[in-house]
Amino acid sequence: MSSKTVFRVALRGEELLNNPRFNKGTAFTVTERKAFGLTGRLPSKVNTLDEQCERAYQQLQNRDSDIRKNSFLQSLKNQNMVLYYTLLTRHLRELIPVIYTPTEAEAIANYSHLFRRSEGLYLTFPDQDSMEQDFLEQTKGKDIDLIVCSDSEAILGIGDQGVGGIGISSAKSVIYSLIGGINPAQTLSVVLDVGTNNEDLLQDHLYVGWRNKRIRGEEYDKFVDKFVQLVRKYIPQCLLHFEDFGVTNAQALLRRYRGTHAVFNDDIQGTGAVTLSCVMAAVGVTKSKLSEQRYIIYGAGSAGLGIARQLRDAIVSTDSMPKNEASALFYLIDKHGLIKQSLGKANIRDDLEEFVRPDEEWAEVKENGAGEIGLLETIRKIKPTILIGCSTHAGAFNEEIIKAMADGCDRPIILPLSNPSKLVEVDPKDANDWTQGKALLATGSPFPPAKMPNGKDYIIAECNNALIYPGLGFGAIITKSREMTDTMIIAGARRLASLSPALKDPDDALLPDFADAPEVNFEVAVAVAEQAVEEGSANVTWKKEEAREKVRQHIWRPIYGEYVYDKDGMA
Ligand SMILES: NC(=O)C1=CN([C@@H]2O[C@H](COP(=O)(O)OP(=O)(O)OC[C@H]3O[C@@H](n4cnc5c(N)ncnc54)[C@H](O)[C@@H]3O)[C@@H](O)[C@H]2O)C=CC1
Ligand SMILES: CC(=O)C(=O)O
Ligand SMILES: [Mg+2]
Repeated sequence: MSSKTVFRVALRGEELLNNPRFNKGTAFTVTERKAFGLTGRLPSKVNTLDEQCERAYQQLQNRDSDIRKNSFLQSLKNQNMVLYYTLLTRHLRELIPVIYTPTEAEAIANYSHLFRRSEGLYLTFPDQDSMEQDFLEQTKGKDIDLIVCSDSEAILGIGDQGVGGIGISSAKSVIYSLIGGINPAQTLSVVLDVGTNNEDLLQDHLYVGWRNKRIRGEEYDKFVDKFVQLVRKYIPQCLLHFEDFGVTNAQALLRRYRGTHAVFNDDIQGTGAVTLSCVMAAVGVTKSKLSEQRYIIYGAGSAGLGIARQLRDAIVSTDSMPKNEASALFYLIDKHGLIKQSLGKANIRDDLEEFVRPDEEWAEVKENGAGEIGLLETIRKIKPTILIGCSTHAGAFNEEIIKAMADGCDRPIILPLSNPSKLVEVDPKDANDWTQGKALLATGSPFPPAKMPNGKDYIIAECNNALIYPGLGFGAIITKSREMTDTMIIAGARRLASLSPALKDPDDALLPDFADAPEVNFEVAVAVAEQAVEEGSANVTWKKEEAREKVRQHIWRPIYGEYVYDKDGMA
């Protein structure tokens, strides 16, 4: 869209001012004000977008806490979409933490108390008879490219948040538009309200969701299936993004639908991809190969297993190592300690099977009172080169753990990825200090730089799936791929790794800065599109060489168009 783009718009007066997609507020021109019945509804001054942005930024600064800034931005989004995205684009680095992790976690946890206005599509279990109608109300006549949905069971690291999970669907959609360039008018955020097991919410008389225990089993599967089949029937070309489901459902839904629709689980695949990029950059610094590492993954849920599989698959394809040998490089630790045979079926999910350690390997190692092998014992025995945290266990990587990592190798790669910031397994500043600057670090939420022993700043890369999923999604959407294949994801991860600042300067950040996320995701989208065309996943007639131009042409940017009144125009 350029500033000269002309839109034929059917809305007038209040209706136009109340529609965030078309509202320009004081930026409506004199001609538009006359044509749309706005002259008496606005103060006389016509502002530029720059002036509106300056004013909005000042108003934002007057909010004295991040959660109040989050609420302000939420209101702005509901008033004027172009202004909202322009403001975010101009202050990207500063405002991403306000609209995403960590602040969005607080907004979601307080959803019912902060509630002012609905957003997106609420599909509630007892209302399932009207699901088709409810779905069509919000999708009919719209050219939806992307649906982000959550059932809110595992929101960031803060667990079950019931209907408040609409906040993560919305935040992830915003990131798609802001960083990935997907037109926000072509996205839909959905919450599947199947109840909640969060007692605080169930006891809260202001809770706005369905006050019922979480539905499980067949009833749950049927409800979700009804939704997925509506997506397949009415919007077969759209990408369906699953966010923050509980681990069992997350894995099962991905397995069930990935062969028949372009579905994507961000916590499994997005996190796997960004972590692969980060680890590729880190082993570039240590001048070693992926297959030469020993990996501990602390927290074997959606993210942990997604990361293990993604790294393992990359080892197989990059270093030509057989799959079973590559799997054997991984040591997964969960609530019951190291995942080894003797934990038994009751404590090991089926999907972890390929990473279960044999008991004999640990015969000499001292177990704790509960018969478990802990993180410290595992580190001491295997001397890992890489430690990844996705456990929600704040502070789990204490000084003893970090020092044990540094005892076992020269440059330990330590990635405490749990969100929000307060749940991080170790503050990166501490990990840096305890290893005298030797650790190569990245976190899931933003952290300030640490000081190297030579006094220089060490930038803590943000290893968050938001650095890659917008590009992965855009690449799949633009190629109309009916499946998001593993090879498309790996192509995106490789491209991201190739942009690592640490490749040029080993003391620099492992991943690009979030301020550069739009350019980075453009590259990721191009790589994914090229791969989709090359491997035949794409449903387009253009060639791989055209991918860059196609992505460029389709990127949405927040710019006001010129409006002409037309009673049959857009509404
Ligand atoms: N940086 C990023 O891009 C991402 C970060 N995450 C973060 O990772 C964390 C986990 O997310 P999910 O995998 O979606 O949740 P999940 O609930 O699927 O997995 C968490 C796992 O950690 C285990 N765990 C809990 N306490 C533990 C302890 N004391 N010791 C060892 N294991 C323990 C749980 O049993 C579970 O298996 C969250 O904080 C989330 O915000 C998740 C996705 C992306
Ligand atoms: C980043 C993300 O997806 C999470 O923390 O769940
Ligand atoms: Mg998530």
